[in-house]
Amino acid sequence: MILLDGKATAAAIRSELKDKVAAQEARGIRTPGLAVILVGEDPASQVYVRNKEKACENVGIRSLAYRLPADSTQDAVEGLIRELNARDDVDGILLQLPLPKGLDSQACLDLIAPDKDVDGFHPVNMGRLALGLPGFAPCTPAGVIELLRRHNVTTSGKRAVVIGRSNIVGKPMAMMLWGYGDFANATVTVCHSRTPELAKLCAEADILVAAIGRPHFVTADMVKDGAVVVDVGINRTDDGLVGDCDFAAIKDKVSAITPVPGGVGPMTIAMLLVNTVKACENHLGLAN
Ligand SMILES: Nc1nc2c(c(=O)[nH]1)N[C@@H](CN(C=O)c1ccc(C(=O)N[C@@H](CCC(=O)O)C(=O)O)cc1)CN2
Repeated sequence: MILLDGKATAAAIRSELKDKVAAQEARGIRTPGLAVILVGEDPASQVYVRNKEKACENVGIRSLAYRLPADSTQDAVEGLIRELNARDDVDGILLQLPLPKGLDSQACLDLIAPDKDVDGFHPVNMGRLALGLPGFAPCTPAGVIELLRRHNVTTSGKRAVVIGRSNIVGKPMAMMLWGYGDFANATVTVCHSRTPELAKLCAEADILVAAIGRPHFVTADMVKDGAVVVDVGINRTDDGLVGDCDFAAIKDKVSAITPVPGGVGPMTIAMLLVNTVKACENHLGLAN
């Protein structure tokens, strides 16, 4: 069984980006800038934003954090996004989700300039992904693809099942498994809460991606022998942080599996850095 180690893979990606940013800086090229907006005090979001700031610092990306109070108005958040859209030193803008109740996330995301949308959540980037055009892909599914690619897991001709149809993970994940650059070409089924015979469908998957947000939802009987299992879930339980898959019960029957923690989570942040460096290259006309 191969452990798809997201922590180590993300560290390798950060190291590559650090060298790239340093080489560009040595040539007098300005460093990439990422603006991170956090509204409110959600404890998990605070951790993720801190980790994003640390990761930026590690690779030489300038991070500008904007921490707004939970009672911020829609106008205040939208005003900040407009301001950041107009700044030449800001290559990427990230709005940490979820927003506090009462704020319209989609309206805010729709305002982020698509060329600065390093989270890949803007409808233009989602549309580009669907059409196979260049753009920014959402970081979590892009991280899954990169993790598979770097562990030589092939998807072409394979049967893939994605559990979950969220805009940030399930939907883009399915699109990327269908076709993403020179990768993918899987035959994809997307399952959700109203899918009949979900367990049976999962048990037919060569590649199973769980992004449903329910602790240990995927049990051993739902996994085919030799399957590749990717666990996107991050669930805080009394037993600590657990994924959507029952790792202990599954690990001996799979060919590869991601752990939680240390699997897809770190890859999400690594791909955010990749997208930010790419946004900067696009803005400076350096893209190849
Ligand atoms: N604007 C965004 N908001 C959210 C995103 C996103 O991609 N963009 N995704 C999630 C949260 N998220 C990043 O923001 C994220 C979640 C988890 C991890 C991670 O590294 N997890 C660790 C465990 C860390 C812990 O103790 O919680 C792991 O899995 O090893 C990184 C990023 C929702 N919001």
